[in-house]
Amino acid sequence: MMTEKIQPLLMQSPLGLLFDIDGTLSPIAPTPDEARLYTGVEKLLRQASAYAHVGIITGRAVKDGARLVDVDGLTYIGTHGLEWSDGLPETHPIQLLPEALPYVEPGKELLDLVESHLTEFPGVIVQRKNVGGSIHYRLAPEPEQTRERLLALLREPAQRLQMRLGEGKRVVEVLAPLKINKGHALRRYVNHFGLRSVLFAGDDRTDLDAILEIETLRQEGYTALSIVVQHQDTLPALLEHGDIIVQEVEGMVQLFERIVAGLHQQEKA
Ligand SMILES: O=P(O)(O)OC[C@H]1O[C@H](O[C@H]2O[C@H](CO)[C@@H](O)[C@H](O)[C@H]2O)[C@H](O)[C@@H](O)[C@@H]1O
Repeated sequence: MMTEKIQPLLMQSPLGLLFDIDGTLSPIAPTPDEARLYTGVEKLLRQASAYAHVGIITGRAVKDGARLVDVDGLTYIGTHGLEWSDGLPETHPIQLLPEALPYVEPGKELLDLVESHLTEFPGVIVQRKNVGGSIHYRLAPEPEQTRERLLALLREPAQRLQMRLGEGKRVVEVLAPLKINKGHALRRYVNHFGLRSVLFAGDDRTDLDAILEIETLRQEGYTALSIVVQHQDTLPALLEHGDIIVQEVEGMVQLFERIVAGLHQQEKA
C-alpha cells in the first residue's frame, strides 16, 4: 500500500526528497546537542542523492543541522526556511534571506532576556540561531509550568520588538514575523531544481506548512507526497493532512530504505 503510493513519485524526474531532522531522521534527545541521526540514515541520504535532489529542511540553524547530518551533496535549509546552503557550510556559503536581516538584533535581545533570567529557569537551554532561536524546557523539573512562565516573560517584549513566538516539542521558538516557513522553503526548493516530483517527511508543528504545501503542489499537477512520523505527541492536524503515516523514526528509516531500494531498482530497469 505504502509502496503503491510512493512508486509514481519515484518514476518522475527531476525528483526531490526533503527531510526534517529532529523526530524524523533523528530520535528526540534530552538536549539538542545529544541528538544523532538514526543508524543507517547517513548512508541512505548519500545513496538517495545519487538519484534525486536531497535536501534537509530544519528548524535548526543550517550550521547546526549540517553538523548533525554531515552528508555532502545535500541542500541544507535552516531556521525554518530563513537560511539556505547548497552544501555543507565548510564549502558552501550560508545565505540568510535578506528579509530576515532586520530581525537579527530583536531576536538577540529576546534571547538575552531569557539568559538574564536563567537562574529562575533550572534545566532551560537557550539555543541561539542567526535569527532568533529556541528555548528548550524539556529538562525543566516542571516543563508545563516552565513553558507558561517563559511565554509570560517573552510575550510583551516579543510584541514590542515585533518578533513572533512559536512552539515545538518542549521548545519555545523566537521567530522573525515573516511569512517564510517550511512550506515556503519547500516551494523555493521545487522551483530551484525545476522538480516534477517531491516528497517531504516531518513530524512537528512547523512541518505542517510543508505538508500543506505538498497538497497545494499536488493540486497544481505535481507528483507530491508527504510522510508524517508519528510520535506519542503528534498534532492531529499532521495526521489529518499527511499522506503516509509511519511510526517513530524507526518506521521512517524503514520506509526510506524502501524508497532507496525502489530508486535503485528503477535505475536498473
Ligand atoms: O525542524 P526540526 O529539524 O524538527 O527542528 C525543530 C527543533 O528541533 C530541535 O529541538 C527538538 O529536538 C531536540 C533534540 O532531539 C529536543 O531536545 C527538543 O526538545 C526538540 O524541541 C532543535 O534543537 C531546535 O532548534 C529546532 O527548532
